[in-house]
Amino acid sequence: MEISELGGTTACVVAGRLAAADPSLKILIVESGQHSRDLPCHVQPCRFIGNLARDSTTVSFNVAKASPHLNGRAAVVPCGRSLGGGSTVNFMFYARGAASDYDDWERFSNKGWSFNELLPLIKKIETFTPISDRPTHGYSGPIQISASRTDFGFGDQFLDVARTYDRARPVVDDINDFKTANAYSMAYRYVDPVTGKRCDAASRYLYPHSNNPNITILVGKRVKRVIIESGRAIGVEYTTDAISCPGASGELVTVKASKLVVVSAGAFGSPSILERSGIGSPSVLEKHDIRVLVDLPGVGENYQDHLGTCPAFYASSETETMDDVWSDPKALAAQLKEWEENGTGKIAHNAIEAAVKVRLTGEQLASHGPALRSRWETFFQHSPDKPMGMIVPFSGFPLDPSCSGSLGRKLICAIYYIMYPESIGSVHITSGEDANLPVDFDPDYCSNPGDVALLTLLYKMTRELTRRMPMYRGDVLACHPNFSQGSPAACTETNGPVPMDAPDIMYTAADNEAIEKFNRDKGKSSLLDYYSVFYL
Ligand SMILES: Cc1cc2nc3c(=O)[nH]c(=O)nc-3n(C[C@H](O)[C@H](O)[C@H](O)COP(=O)(O)OP(=O)(O)OC[C@H]3O[C@@H](n4cnc5c(N)ncnc54)[C@H](O)[C@@H]3O)c2cc1C
Repeated sequence: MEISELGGTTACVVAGRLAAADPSLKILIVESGQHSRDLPCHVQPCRFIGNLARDSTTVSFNVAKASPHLNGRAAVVPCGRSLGGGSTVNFMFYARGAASDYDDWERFSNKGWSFNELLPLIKKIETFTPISDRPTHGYSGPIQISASRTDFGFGDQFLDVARTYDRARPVVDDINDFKTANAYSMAYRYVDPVTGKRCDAASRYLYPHSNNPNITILVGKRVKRVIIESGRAIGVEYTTDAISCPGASGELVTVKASKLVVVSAGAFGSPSILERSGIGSPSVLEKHDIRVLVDLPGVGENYQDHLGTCPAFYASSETETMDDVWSDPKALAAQLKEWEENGTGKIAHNAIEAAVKVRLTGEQLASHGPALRSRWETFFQHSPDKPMGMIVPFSGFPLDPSCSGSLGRKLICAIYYIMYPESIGSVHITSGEDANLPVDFDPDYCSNPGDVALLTLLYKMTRELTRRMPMYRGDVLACHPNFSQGSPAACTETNGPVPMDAPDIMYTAADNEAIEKFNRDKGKSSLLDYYSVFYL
């Protein structure tokens, strides 16, 4: 082989582009999951949630250390495990970074990684169909970005509330132009507008080259380490993946690469492979009897994630939601013909129709404590393109579809999350030999008071927005903080929304504590905590 790589989102882009540039290059892809091509669980957008079911083998569930900051709970963080990685299982919500994120990379010694230098490459990835002629979007790339074609009126209701209720933030047509950080918009997604299929990196970059005899794809194989000789990566050692190939022999195989080894195994895989290869902090490597080839203490450090939570709400009985296709195989089957023939219907939908990027107002900052203000002053104030949080409403309650059935009610929900957490964790190996062992993972979620205060504020904002939507019929008690009965914040069921000009809920100190507890108890529950029954 000339080039050997792993098979996630980024790796498929790199491999596909290399193969297109020079079809004579011999490229080997080594992926721990299985093929994703044409499988309903990957190509049918509505099934994104099924990949997170308890017995799923298309994701890896990374279980963290139990943490006092999460009231003794161990967070579980999924990541993709199939050819195409996260792009084959994610929620397909089109979300781009801020221009200053890339400039930050360059500031930290990564020459050539500034926003202006990367923009042409970012544009090259996409065909952005919702709006034409925008300077920061691409219009001829392999990944199709589309607006929702199955309009439940859900996004419109959310945006109507925003226009009337939230005077601090405008409704715009695009919050993904790299500079808008405090505005509402319709949501766009990684779904082909014609076929209604997920646009993932494997189907758009790699599978089109699958008749190229120079590309070899190994699935169900887990890379143990990169082989380094005289300071040069010359190949990899791999074994079988214990989850996607249960019972396989597990023998170790070596493959050599004459030109290049690309390690692109995601937030959990890449640091683990580097450490097993002798690249990392001596204190970690020595613990596992690995000879230090490169002393690089940052490997596996600085783990950051969008910590968030998802309260649920009752919706009026006539509301169209995704819960039926998520929980009832007959409802799903009834939608199949429309999706196959027209690429439309609930199967083509990811339940997300609108979103808001949030930077706090002066009043919000003042009312939520010094830790949040200090984070603002040191991090956000001078980067106006960085949102502090995001609220993404879902037409349905994906975390527990069985819940809607058992309650006999229509549900909606909204995920709110922190965009740049100050709580920063780590991922390290637990063995130098066994590549299938779980990682030593501490996300450090909620260790920082500023993050906790921001989550509290996002909860309140989410609730104010949702309870003004015409379809709102109350709060699902089990999926909200446990406010005391007499509190004005107590969760209720209602016959309709509150008036648009209703005063905001006043939260007492005890209510704020309940919200904090809710976020620590439920934050990044990684859905596993919720699952009971699941069909998809
Ligand atoms: C459930 C979920 C929902 C998400 N929703 C969204 C969303 O709506 N919008 C959005 O923009 N982003 C979303 N994301 C995030 C996004 O999908 C990821 O950031 C992105 O896919 C990461 O790409 P990557 O190339 O870094 O890694 P990955 O795509 O994770 O690729 C890593 C690959 O390496 C493989 N691998 C790891 N270790 C080894 C090993 N030792 N040997 C062989 N193979 C190995 C894995 O199996 C995987 O296929 C979501 C992610 C998840 C998990």
